Amino acid sequence: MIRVQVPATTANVGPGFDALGIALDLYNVFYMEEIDSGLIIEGVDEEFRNEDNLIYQSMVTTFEEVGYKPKGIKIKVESNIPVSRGLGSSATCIVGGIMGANALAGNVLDKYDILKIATEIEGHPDNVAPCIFGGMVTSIYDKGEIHYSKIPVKNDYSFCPIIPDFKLSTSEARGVLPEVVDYKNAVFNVGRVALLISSLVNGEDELLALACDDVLHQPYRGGLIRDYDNIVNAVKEAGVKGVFLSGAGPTIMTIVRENDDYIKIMNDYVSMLEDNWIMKDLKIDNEGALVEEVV
Ligand SMILES: Nc1ncnc2c1ncn2[C@@H]1O[C@H](COP(=O)(O)OP(=O)(O)OP(=O)(O)O)[C@@H](O)[C@H]1O
Ligand SMILES: N[C@@H](CCO)C(=O)O
Repeated sequence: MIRVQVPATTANVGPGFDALGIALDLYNVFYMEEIDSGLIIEGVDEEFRNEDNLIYQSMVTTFEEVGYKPKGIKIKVESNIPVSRGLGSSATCIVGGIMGANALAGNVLDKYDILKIATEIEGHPDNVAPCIFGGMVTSIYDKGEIHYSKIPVKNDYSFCPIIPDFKLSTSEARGVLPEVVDYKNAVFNVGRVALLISSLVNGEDELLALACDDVLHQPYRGGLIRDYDNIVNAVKEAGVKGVFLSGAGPTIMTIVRENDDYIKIMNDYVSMLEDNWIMKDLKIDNEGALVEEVV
């Protein structure tokens, strides 16, 4: 049996729309094995227990790519990453499915092949790249190839997501974005994304608040999330280093240094809101997805 452990990811990181992502130490775990016939999926809600399941579909794509025909497949899911909250749950399914299928087929693909298939399924590389390689990764998709670079972030930050109990699908959150970007807005983001990378590498905390600002997606998506502005203002007042919408939302991500006061203040604050917001305290995962054979 193959076991794949795949990290959550926070994409965009403010101004790095579709280009930046960070792997975090919260994991989905998938067990996959070849069986005599059919498809068995365990550990997921009824709606995901069928052939459309994203893990299974990613396995099918991979088997076709490498020319392997399994008799049947069993998948067991241990899910810790909330679905459609902006923490890369779909990327875990895609990367987990590809890596599991690759292992069952005899490890034909290397990590770049896996990244390429995963990007083609997801449509953008910003979640799947850190999910595969760990750490903070910048990536672009150009003429059918992906170019990526791992960014050596000073690793003493906590990333504390504030997560509501409602879903916001990536497709809905992409649907509210404009088709054309104003020149001065493009310039606004270019400067900030460069500053953000540099300040995370150098540990320049005082630059992070400004560097996390964005005008390409957050202002449009914020309107889909009740209390978005209230929470952003509250975390800034509480003294976080940076705040941004995690992936397509609705989770709001905060960058913190060891600061228990902040976590307590914010836990008290969000517990008064509707939508059952909760906070987690996560660190960067530097390993990325891990695959192993287990008995
Ligand atoms: N545990 C799971 N089991 C089965 N399918 C899942 C699971 N987690 C995620 N998915 C699939 O991923 C989809 C959610 O993808 P979506 O892109 O909307 O959200 P996300 O990946 O959590 O957020 P983001 O891309 O903004 O980080 C679900 O509709 C489902 O198809
Ligand atoms: N870059 C993607 C991440 C979510 O999948 C978006 O913001 O739509």
